[in-house]
Amino acid sequence: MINIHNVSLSYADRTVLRDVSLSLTERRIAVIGANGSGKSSFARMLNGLVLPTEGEVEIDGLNTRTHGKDIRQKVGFVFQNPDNQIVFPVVEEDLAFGMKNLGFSKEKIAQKTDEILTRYDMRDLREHPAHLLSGGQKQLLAISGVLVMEPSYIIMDEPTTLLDLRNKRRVSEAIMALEQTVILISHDLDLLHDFDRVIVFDEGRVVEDNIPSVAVPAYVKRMT
Ligand SMILES: Nc1ncnc2c1ncn2[C@@H]1O[C@H](COP(=O)(O)OP(=O)(O)OP(=O)(O)O)[C@@H](O)[C@H]1O
Repeated sequence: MINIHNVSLSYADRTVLRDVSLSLTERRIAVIGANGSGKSSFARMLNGLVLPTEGEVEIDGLNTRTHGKDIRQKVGFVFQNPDNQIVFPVVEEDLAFGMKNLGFSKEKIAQKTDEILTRYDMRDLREHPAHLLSGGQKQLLAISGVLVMEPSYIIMDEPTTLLDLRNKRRVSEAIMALEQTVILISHDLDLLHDFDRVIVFDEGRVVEDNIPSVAVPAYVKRMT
């Protein structure tokens, strides 16, 4: 479970999150809000990339201030632009990197690589140069690189923004099929129909927190 207790976040003189308290227990949670409302900062706090100025964030009882390393293994992060996440030139090398860091055996790395590439229909691309993949394939590789590390939670910060309709659908299906808890930051309201919970941020505060059929129309009304 992710627990956020009275969290505020400021960068220099700018306050970005204001007294946010949430308990995140659902499997599919979306975070939406206007540009600059604090969504990405919130997402980065959930795996300890950013520490709150005030308050505490706990993942399964571990505080992000004191257990950053454990938490980054528990909480995977998928960025908007997969080019920022794919670091090795060849698909299988990129997948192996994180697993090697975690000390997985050669056999386990080979097995997990095979499994994940099969899942996303990319087995033929195992030895393919990563930079030559399509945008959709790159995003699936970035998601794969996170999944092979066996996280319990996956945070995704606008993972479909750069994708065409077909790849958006592919990534959306991939998200819905994940067994892990997913926290998705998105401007793409079409992705959220089957989510369990939608949290709306406005100027660093939670202003709606409900099922999609209630929270999304309330957000649209706010924005128009
Ligand atoms: N590292 C930083 N240093 C200073 N200010 C920052 C930093 N990161 C974000 N901000 C500021 O914090 C505010 C919230 O940004 P954030 O990226 O969290 O919002 P967002 O809701 O994700 O926006 P968007 O929808 O545009 O991605 C913005 O005003 C931004 O300029």
